[in-house]
Amino acid sequence: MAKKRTKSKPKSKPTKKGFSFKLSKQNKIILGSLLILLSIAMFFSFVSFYFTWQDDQSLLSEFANRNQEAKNLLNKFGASVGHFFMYQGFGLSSFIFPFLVCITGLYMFLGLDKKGLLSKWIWGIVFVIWISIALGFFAITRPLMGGLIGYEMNDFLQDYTGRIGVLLLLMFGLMIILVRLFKFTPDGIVNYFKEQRKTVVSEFNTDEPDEENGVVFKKEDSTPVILDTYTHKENIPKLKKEPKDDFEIKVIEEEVIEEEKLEMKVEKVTTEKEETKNIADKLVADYGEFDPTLELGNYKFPTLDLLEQHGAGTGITIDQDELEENKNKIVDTLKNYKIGIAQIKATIGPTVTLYEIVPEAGVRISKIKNLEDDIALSLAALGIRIIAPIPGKGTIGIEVPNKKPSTVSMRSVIASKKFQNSTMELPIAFGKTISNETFVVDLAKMPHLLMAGATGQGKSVGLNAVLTSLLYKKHPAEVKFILVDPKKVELTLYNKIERHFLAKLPDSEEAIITDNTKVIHTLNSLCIEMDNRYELLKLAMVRNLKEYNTKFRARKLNPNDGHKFLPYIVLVIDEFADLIMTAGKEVETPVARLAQLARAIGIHLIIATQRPSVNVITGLIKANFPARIAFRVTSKIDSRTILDSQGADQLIGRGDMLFTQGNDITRIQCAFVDTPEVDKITAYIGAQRAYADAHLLPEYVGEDSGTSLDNNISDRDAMFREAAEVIVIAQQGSASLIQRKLKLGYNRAGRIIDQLEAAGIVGPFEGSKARQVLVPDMYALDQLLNNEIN
Ligand SMILES: Nc1ncnc2c1ncn2[C@@H]1O[C@H](COP(=O)(O)OP(=O)(O)OP(=O)(O)O)[C@@H](O)[C@H]1O
Repeated sequence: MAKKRTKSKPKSKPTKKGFSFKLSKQNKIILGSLLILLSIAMFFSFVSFYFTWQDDQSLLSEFANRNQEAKNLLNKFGASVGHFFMYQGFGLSSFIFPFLVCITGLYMFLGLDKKGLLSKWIWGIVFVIWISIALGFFAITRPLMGGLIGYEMNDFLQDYTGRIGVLLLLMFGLMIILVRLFKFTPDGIVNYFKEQRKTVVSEFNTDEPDEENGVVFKKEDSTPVILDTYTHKENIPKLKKEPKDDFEIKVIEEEVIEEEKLEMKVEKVTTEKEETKNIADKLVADYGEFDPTLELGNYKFPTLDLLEQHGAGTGITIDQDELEENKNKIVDTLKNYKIGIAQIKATIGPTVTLYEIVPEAGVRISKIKNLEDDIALSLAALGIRIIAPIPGKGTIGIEVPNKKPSTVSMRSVIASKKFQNSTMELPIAFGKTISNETFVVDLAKMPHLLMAGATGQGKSVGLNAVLTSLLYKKHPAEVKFILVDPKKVELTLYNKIERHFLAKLPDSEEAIITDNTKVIHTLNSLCIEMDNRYELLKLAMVRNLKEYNTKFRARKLNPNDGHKFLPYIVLVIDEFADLIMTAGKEVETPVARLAQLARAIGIHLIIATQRPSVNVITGLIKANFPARIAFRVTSKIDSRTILDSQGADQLIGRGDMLFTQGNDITRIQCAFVDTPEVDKITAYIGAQRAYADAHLLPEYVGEDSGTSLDNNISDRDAMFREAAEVIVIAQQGSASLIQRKLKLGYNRAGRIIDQLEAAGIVGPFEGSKARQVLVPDMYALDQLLNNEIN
């Protein structure tokens, strides 16, 4: 079952898709030890290079020659590394590199927090450069000290600043290092010396402490200081009354002053490391993020060459004369009605050309809009649409169909950068807009889509474009389709990808639904799935499917608590009108419920209909389908029913469509994907390794099926006999036994138990106890069932 599939395999490899910078613990140990050993190799190479470089220099060009042997301890590797770092690089200061590599290795090996590592590298490289320049400066005669870089940098700097300048620059560099790295300040130095002096003084004075008072006296010329901090006379220490000659009590005061100035060393606060990390983090560290695509890890997305060019590879071609002619006709027609044009501009689309006009000042827009039919007449063309004004542009648009429309191939929109680079959850490339831009929208954001159009205007092609877009962008683990096709011929091609991309009811043979009662069951089952998903989201404390799946990927949700990766479910219903006619409310209610609630849990509906009349697209459904597509319809009323505005009646057909997702209406030429192409794509996917079964939806038992004590043999479940045998063999009348043994859903097992009761095989319901089995053995069962038939 699907549940099992998504639950299992935590032990499999870390994520495969994309490169993750998070190394597992084992890999860190391996990489860490490699770096430590590399640092040792570098160290010995460098030491050895210092003594052998002259001998080995001639060998460097003979690295590949196996007969040549270098004197370096690490042979030619050591000679090359040494030459690279010490001779051509930074000279003696290169020794810092093995040190840095070693530290990095240790960090990895011990799994330490990498926070401080970057600053160690930065300071290490600063030191390397500084030392290399300094050695280059002082040891001019020994080039190996500062390396080529030290030498060249010196040379370069001296050309501009002279030797003294370089010396000053070096001192400045040193200063930076002292101040930034060692926190050197003048105060710090003064305090340091004071501290030194204090320790020396106290060491010196400890020889003669005053036994009685514990203070040290010091001979000095200055006036004595009397410290009186005592209020009661009897408490006044003797010391004060009998000062010893001209000794003064100095030390106390001095100590007070010193205490004021004493610098306090603040111990670095070390935050205790958490012993056990969050379990989720640990799981992610060990196994990587959960990858839902792993089960079909080798799945290959369909390739572009499965799609045809449809002669559209050449791009749009339009006759310059046609453009000029149309322009003149528009200008003339408007002139006839005394409308002057200030400016006119043409944008050539695949099927229509948009003429944007800026009327002269003082012309009323409604006047132009009313001339729609007149302009159409003068241009002698169908499908003229006037957009007055074009939203956000301040111009008036007149769309005129091209004499030779060019087909927008699905291939061209799938191959477009916009689609390929899209990061949308469910990207759909519908086609091209009037300005020839690929039009890509996110179905997850729509969140449901209503499609209408008269017969033969491109609805089925539009549905195929939607499905193809998703097949080109999504892995089978990420999205599942439920296809309802009352015409029985439009979507059958998708049968081939049943075990990859389709979802179905547990007891149904065919994944593509052509039968109306099954549609009702499926819709209700989807409602159960929706409720289940909401329950899971509630448990996971997230608001939508995306957050839920992100949390699941990060292994923060335990599969043992029923959590699983939830794929998007796209329900496609072709010929919705037909369904509503035959099933009415039974279909409308679950569809409306899904449309209202399913957006957050990743169930999206695409409904297509020929007849967009109000009894098919009821107010309840319409209100929940903000995204709508209208292909050419036959009347203005139909256009208003779909789009809430006219325009769809003026389209030219063959995939010419209007799309709205709220207020703006965009004219698009739908991408064309032919049946053989869909056939090729589904065959390509279908030939690959698949899941064991289609994605199973929750079981739904219709109210009409299985009355509780119905002993009608013909109405019995197909698994009735198997279930009876299981019960008789086990002599235990429980629904859960049937469920387990026959792998049925709870509802179906319950129904079978009721039928077994009606047939007299099990006793009545006895609360928490299992039902009594009334048939003692298989022989008796056979007899009972045979008698029934006879
Ligand atoms: N985007 C398109 N580009 C070019 N031609 C198209 C396009 N869409 C449809 N056509 C043409 O229109 C014909 C009918 O299209 P389609 O089968 O999609 O219509 P339909 O609306 O589904 O009709 P019905 O409702 O009867 O099934 C296609 O065979 C094709 O020749």
